[in-house]
Parts: sequence; C-alpha cells; structure tokens
Amino acid sequence: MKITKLSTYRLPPRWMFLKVETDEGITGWGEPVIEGRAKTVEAAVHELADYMIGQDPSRINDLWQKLYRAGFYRGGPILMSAIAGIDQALWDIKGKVLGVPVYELLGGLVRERIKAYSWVGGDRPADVIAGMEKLMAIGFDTFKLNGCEEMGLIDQAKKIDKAVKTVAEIREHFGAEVEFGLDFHGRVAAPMARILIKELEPYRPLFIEEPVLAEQAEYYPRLAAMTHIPIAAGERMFSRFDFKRVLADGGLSILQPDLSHAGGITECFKIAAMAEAYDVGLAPHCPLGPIALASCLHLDFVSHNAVFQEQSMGIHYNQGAELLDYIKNKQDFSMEDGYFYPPSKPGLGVEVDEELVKERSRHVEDWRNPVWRHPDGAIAEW
Ligand SMILES: O=C(O)C(=O)C[C@@H](O)[C@H](O)CO
Ligand SMILES: [Mg+2]
Repeated sequence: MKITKLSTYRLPPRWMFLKVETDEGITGWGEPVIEGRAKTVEAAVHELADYMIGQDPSRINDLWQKLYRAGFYRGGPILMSAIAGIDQALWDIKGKVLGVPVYELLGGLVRERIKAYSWVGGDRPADVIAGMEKLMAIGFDTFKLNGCEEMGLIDQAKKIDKAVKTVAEIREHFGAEVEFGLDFHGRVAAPMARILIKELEPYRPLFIEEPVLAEQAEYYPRLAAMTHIPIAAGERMFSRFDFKRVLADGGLSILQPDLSHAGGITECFKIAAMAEAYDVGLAPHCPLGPIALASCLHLDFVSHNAVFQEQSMGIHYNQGAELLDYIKNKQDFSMEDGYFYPPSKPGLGVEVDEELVKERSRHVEDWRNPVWRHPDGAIAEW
C-alpha cells in the first residue's frame, strides 16, 4: 500500500481535518490544527506531505521519526500539530486495514469507560451554576471553567475576590455533588497564582490548570509545594522532550497533552507512559473536533493513568459548528452518565461526512482568539 494524497479542510468553528488517501482506496482522517493558526498548520502539513507521498502508511513509527527529525528543525506547536494530524490518519488507516479499533493495536482496553468533563462559563466565567445544572441533567458531574478573567502581574484584591466568589457559589449550590477544574488559562503570573491558589483551596477544585504559562514551568514545583490542589498542564507542550522536563522537575499531578498538538497518538502514547512512571495522571486536552476526541479516547482506553477526558460539546469556542456535526456515526460518541465508552469501529472509529466537510470548508472564517488588554492598555493573556 502507498500514500497517494493528503487533503486538508479548514472548517468552522476553528478546526482542520486531514484526509490521507492510499492506492488501495483506504483513507485515514486526522485533525491537525493550532486554534487560530489553522493556515500555518495547513502549510506545514503540505510541506511534510513531501515525505509521505509514495510511502507505506503502515510504517507509522518510521514516518513519524522522519517527519520529526528529517527537517533539522523540530518541535513547537505548528510542526507537532501537523505531525499529530498525519499520525492520527496513519493509525486510522492501520486500524481499517486490520479491521480493529486503534486501541486494540496499542494493547487493548485497560478500562470499560472513561469519565468525561465539560466546560461551563465561557471566556469570562458566568452563569456557571445554570451551565452545570443543564449538563448534570444529561449525566455530567465533572466540569471545567476559567479560573479568572484578565489578571495583572500584580493585581487587586477585588480581582481575586471576584474569582473566588464564582467558585464559592458553585460549592454553596452543589456541595460535593460536582467536581470542577479551574483553568487559569495562562492568564495569571506566579505572584498572583500563589494568592489565587491559596484563596481557592477551601473550595476544593479538582485541579488547577495552567496556573502559570508553560514557558514558566519552573514555577510548577514551587506552586505545588505550597498547595495540596493537584496542578495540571500540558496543552502548550508539544513532545516527550517538553514533558520530560516537567515530569523530572515535579509539580504536575496531571498531564494534559493535546492529541492534535503533541505529535499525535504515537507521541502521546509515550508521554502517557512517562507520566505513569511518575504517578502523574493523564487527562488529554481536547477543545477540538471529533477526530481529535477519538484519538484521545483510544489513548485513554490503553493508559492506566488516564483520569478524565475533556470534550467540546457546548464549549464556548464552538460557534458555527458543534462536536459531532461533521460525522455520520454520532451514536458512537454516545455519553452515558458522564462517561465515554470505547469506540468500536476499525481505526479511529470516526465516519466523516466528507460531502459536508467539503461543502463547509468552501467558506470558512479564519478563527482568531480575542486580543485582551488590561485597563492600562497593556496586552493581557487571554
Ligand atoms: O480547553 C482548554 O483547556 C483550553 O485552555 C482551551 C484553549 O486551549 C483554547 O482552545 C485555545 O484556543
Ligand atoms: Mg486549558
């Protein structure tokens, strides 16, 4: 079998699908994208296609190493997202050729289901109680919300109070009936992170995510030393080499590699095993589409240390399309009592509605995240 063509489709809300075709009619789908830089990743995919055309798709490891190492420069969000989507499509092809779900190729199930969590509250946490109640009605009891809005390097007590008030209301309303992660989203710098974490402790968040930016990862062990709340990060780390440093330095209790940013299934399978050696949980980051989510689920079902799975149903970023809009087998992503169950179809188990993908990709807005500024006009982390 030989790879014959790579086609990319940028799609609302802010996703990109990749179709890899072969000379035997079997195709694989991937989801390479960096949110807000879809065109850049698209260019990277088509540059890397030069290494792919005419190659045997079954040699995933060799192709991965070639894509990663052959161009001299490596790593980072763009190249690793391009590799991620290609890798997902290669696993999809392999599973379809052999007639088994990808998790069977990775050693089979370690669990029967995986806990899902859902976003509430949007960019500026609001209406979180109503959002949680709505999702609890369909079985969710685990959520994530932004921990705060813009936060200056040194900021006012009232900004802290506003963040704490939102969380206090959740506990006041639901008691211990819900679990929630607080995503600081990289908006907070170390000085304020210390204060905010301390003031949030009494409300027992399930984890605190990106308490500081990934480029400030040296603070993770220092923050972990001052709190018992598990610290999570990983969506802005892109390879084993990024993750080995934070694992060796300690501080993270949960790794959140993104299967569409960190080199795909091949790379994240290794990252998951590295985390397990440190007793660190795996909770793949996934605010994206169905192919990314399916890739996460296959990893969750073979990783002993997988703890819960993010998914984008109803997420505030999904303007213009929803998680399952582009796939035919929506029932295969059924959620029961807040859990996902193993995909059953060969490959990634995603049946892409190709006609709809082609139609929707003809007129696609180029999504950008908002640019925030502090009251003094300085750029704020979004
Ligand atoms: O889902 C998360 O944890 C996020 O922090 C969302 C963020 O990654 C946006 O997708 C960036 O555009
Ligand atoms: Mg996040």
